[in-house]
Amino acid sequence: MTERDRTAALRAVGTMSGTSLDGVDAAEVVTDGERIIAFGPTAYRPYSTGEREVLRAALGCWPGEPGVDAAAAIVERAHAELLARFGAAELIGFHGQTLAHDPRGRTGPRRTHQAGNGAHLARALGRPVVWDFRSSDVEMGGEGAPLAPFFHFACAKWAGLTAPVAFLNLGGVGNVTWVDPRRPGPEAAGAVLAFDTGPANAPINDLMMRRLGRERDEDGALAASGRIDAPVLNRFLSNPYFRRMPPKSLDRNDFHDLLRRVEGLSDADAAATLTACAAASVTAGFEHFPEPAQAVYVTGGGRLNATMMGEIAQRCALPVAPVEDLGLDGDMLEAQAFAYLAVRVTRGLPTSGPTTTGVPALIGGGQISTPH
Ligand SMILES: Nc1ncnc2c1ncn2[C@@H]1O[C@H](COP(=O)(O)OP(=O)(O)OP(=O)(O)O)[C@@H](O)[C@H]1O
Ligand SMILES: CC(=O)N[C@H]1[C@@H]2OC[C@@H](O2)[C@@H](O)[C@@H]1O[C@H](C)C(=O)O
Repeated sequence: MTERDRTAALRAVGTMSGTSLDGVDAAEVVTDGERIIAFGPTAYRPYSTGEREVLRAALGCWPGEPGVDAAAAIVERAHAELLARFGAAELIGFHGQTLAHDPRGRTGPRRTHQAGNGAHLARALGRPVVWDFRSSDVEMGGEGAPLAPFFHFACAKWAGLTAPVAFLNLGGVGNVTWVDPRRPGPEAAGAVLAFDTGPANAPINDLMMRRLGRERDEDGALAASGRIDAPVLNRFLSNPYFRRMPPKSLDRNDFHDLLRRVEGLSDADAAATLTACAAASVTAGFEHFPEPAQAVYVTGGGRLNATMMGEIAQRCALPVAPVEDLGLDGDMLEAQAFAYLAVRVTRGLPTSGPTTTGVPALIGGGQISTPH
């Protein structure tokens, strides 16, 4: 670390409680809000079965609705326990748990809802907390998601890349960032283009739970043993979402009718078909890239699903590899993103813009809560 790095840098810990509802990730990043200077320790705190049930029951709910306070209390408790292990971090970037997301106002006002109050955490942990990262973007007319893209740009620089690549996150929902690391910064014209690709693991997990009482299709083994139902896949791909120009974002349950469409199929064929839907929606998204990516680096749990990874590679004819190939941590990239974004917020730097969330101008989201 140079002297300049030492004075400009902050040690921040970021957290992510993702749409899969499996638990909370936390990861430290040392950064000045522009460059990644170092990655620090990481930790994970799973939700118990009982906690997960409370969170699941609150999915789709807005503040003030039944079940939301109980969900928020669980989110805050889990984060407080986990973050207590990060005594060296000077700043916390707290994403919270998305319960509902409707940036286009299809069900009422345009809004997004991440459970958990950062002011409570700041008091509990005695450190400043940046939180509520998405609301101001939505208020300004943006999608409020995805927010990791500016961090993906910093990752490409950190890895020394010199040509456009894609970072693909395969969580409950999929999202992709096309990055041109030849640009000076993430906010520069032509540096990033990002959007949600479609449902990724969420429908597969729901199928596994409903039919077999299992959390997921381990390594994509069940899907590998089944046959893809072409009519279901083609009908899914005819959804106008895939042709819509980015930016665009999704709620976890936006494609909930997909599960109904595979009802008549065997377990293996249903898993194969849902996996193909996830892969095909990803590669349909690549059509929107401003110029071809040289490679696709995959983060999130879906990178461990060999069937999904194989189908994406087959459909796009690009090298598709886990982000570990760049020296990054695919389990923690989103948590690291919120550490990085928290520092950007404290430095007054933008966290989203027209090519990431579609917000009309670059904006810095997030509230800062101090302990006192
Ligand atoms: N070994 C594996 N085989 C198959 N699928 C896996 C494996 N490990 C994880 N997954 C899938 O990845 C999911 C978790 O991914 P991840 O933690 O990236 O999601 P998330 O952060 O909750 O979601 P999002 O990014 O949408 O908020 C699991 O629910 C499961 O579906
Ligand atoms: C509203 C919301 O929480 N969206 C999540 C979700 O999970 C994946 C995808 O949908 C992405 O849009 C986003 O998370 C990542 C971290 C993001 O904002 O970049």
